[in-house]
Parts: sequence; C-alpha cells; structure tokens
Amino acid sequence: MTETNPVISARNLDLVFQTNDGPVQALKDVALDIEKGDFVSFIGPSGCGKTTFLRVIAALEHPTGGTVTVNGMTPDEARRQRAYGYVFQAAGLFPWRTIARNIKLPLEIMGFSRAEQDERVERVLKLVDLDGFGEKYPWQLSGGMQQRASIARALAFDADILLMDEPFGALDEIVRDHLNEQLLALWERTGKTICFVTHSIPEAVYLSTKIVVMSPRPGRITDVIESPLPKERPLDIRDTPEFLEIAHRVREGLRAGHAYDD
Ligand SMILES: Nc1ncnc2c1ncn2[C@@H]1O[C@H](COP(=O)(O)OP(=O)(O)OP(=O)(O)O)[C@@H](O)[C@H]1O
Repeated sequence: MTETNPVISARNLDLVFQTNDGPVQALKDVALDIEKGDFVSFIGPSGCGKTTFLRVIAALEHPTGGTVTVNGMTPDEARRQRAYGYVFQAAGLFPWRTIARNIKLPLEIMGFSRAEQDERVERVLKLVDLDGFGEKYPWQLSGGMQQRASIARALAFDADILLMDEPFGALDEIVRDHLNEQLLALWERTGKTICFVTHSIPEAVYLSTKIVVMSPRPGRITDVIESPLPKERPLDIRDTPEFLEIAHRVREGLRAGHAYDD
C-alpha cells in the first residue's frame, strides 16, 4: 500500500444479489486501492463481478458488506459531485441528435450555459480526435468513431475518473488497436484515473498500470499485477518479452480461477 490517498479504495467488499434461484455472490471480500492516474484493467471470465464492481464505484449498486470510497467520499456523494464519467459497451448515442448535441445532453440537464456547453464539446471532441465531426449524426460515423464520441460524452464533465465497461468489445481488432493507442494518449494527456473492464489479455496488458484478475462464483480478485512497462507504449511493445511475461501471468491467474470452479 502506498502512503498517498487512493482515489478509489475498497475494503472487505461483498455484494450478494437475491435472485429467484437463490443468492448470487457477485463480489466477495474485494480489497483494492486505485491511485490517482492509475490505468486499471479488470479481467476475468463472464460473471466474475467486473461490471458489478464498476457499478458499485458509480453508486449504481450498493454493497451488502464492506466499504468503498471514491475521492474519500461514499460512492453516492461522489456521484452527486460528478466524480466520474461512465462509458458503456454500446455507444448509446441518440440517433436523432448530432454528435455535438449527444455530448451536450447531460450538460443541458446540468444547466450549463450555451457558451460553456459549446466550449466543452469542442474540447472533448479534440481529445478523442473527432474535431469537425460535431454536426454529424451517429449513423454517419463508423463504430469506432461512435465509441470515441461516447468517450467524449463521458469526458464532458471533466471528471477525474473514467469508468469504462468493455468499451471496445464489439469492435474489430484493427479498430480496437487504434482506439487503444488513442486511449493511452488521452490518458497521458489528461492524467485521469481509468478503470477499464475487458475480456482481452493483450488489451489489459497494453493499456494498464495495474491489472486486476478476477474469478467467478463467488466474484473475487485473484491477482493484482503492477505493470513494469513504461508509460510510452508503441503497439509493437506487445512483442517484447516483458509484455509476454505479464500476459502469461494474467493467463495463469485466469486459469487458476477456473480450476477453483471444477
Ligand atoms: N442485478 C442483478 N441481479 C441479480 N444478479 C446479478 C445482477 N447483476 C449481476 N448479477 C450476477 O452477478 C454476477 C456478476 O455479474 P457481472 O455482470 O458483474 O459480471 P461480469 O464479470 O461483468 O460479467 P460479463 O463479463 O459477462 O459482463 C453474475 O453471476 C450475474 O449474473
């Protein structure tokens, strides 16, 4: 543990869903510290609680045991203060609104002035390399561009924390590689703390400063890997022995989690 105050801190976190088929332990005894500026990936098989953990941070679910703090506050307080932006797997843009007006929607609801809205839209479109596309409609953009627009929308509040739930899962590999590079560049430029859910080992290793390996039934953390890779990461870093070594450890962690089930 470091001496700084973690941006997100979970202790003894439990979450049990009561379902018609009985209780489901989505998270069990989860403990994790995420420091300012960390890029943390959550990886694990379906049902290991990755989305649930993100939703707990965002105060969209409430734990049945243990504690979580976000910027030193409860998740509910952090949510009221707009401490994070949330990016979902599907871009979720309204087809009848332009990209700019999609990004503005939450700003309108929050009561930002017109001028402030315009200024923010311009700034976040630049951040995701979509300047000039504000007046297009979602259907006029490729899947990758739509996903970047949804990232821009999540950045519009200028929150320090970005929660991303498999944002590139539905995209082909080439587009995904490109978005991974762009996301790293954005992370470096903005210094945000990013929590990123993925099923892809190379994506997790390429992006992260910290990789959290999870396993299901009950959903729990089985390994936390601090990446020794430098911040500067060209795509071909994926062929280096250092990269492959971390990927191997993640794979072993995932395998061990599976063995527990058998
Ligand atoms: N609202 C809910 N009610 C009941 N059970 C739920 C609910 N949300 C999640 N679960 C259960 O909790 C467990 C963890 O789900 P979660 O969606 O967090 O997993 P995940 O790791 O994100 O999976 P995936 O990779 O498929 O998205 C699963 O068994 C799931 O069925």
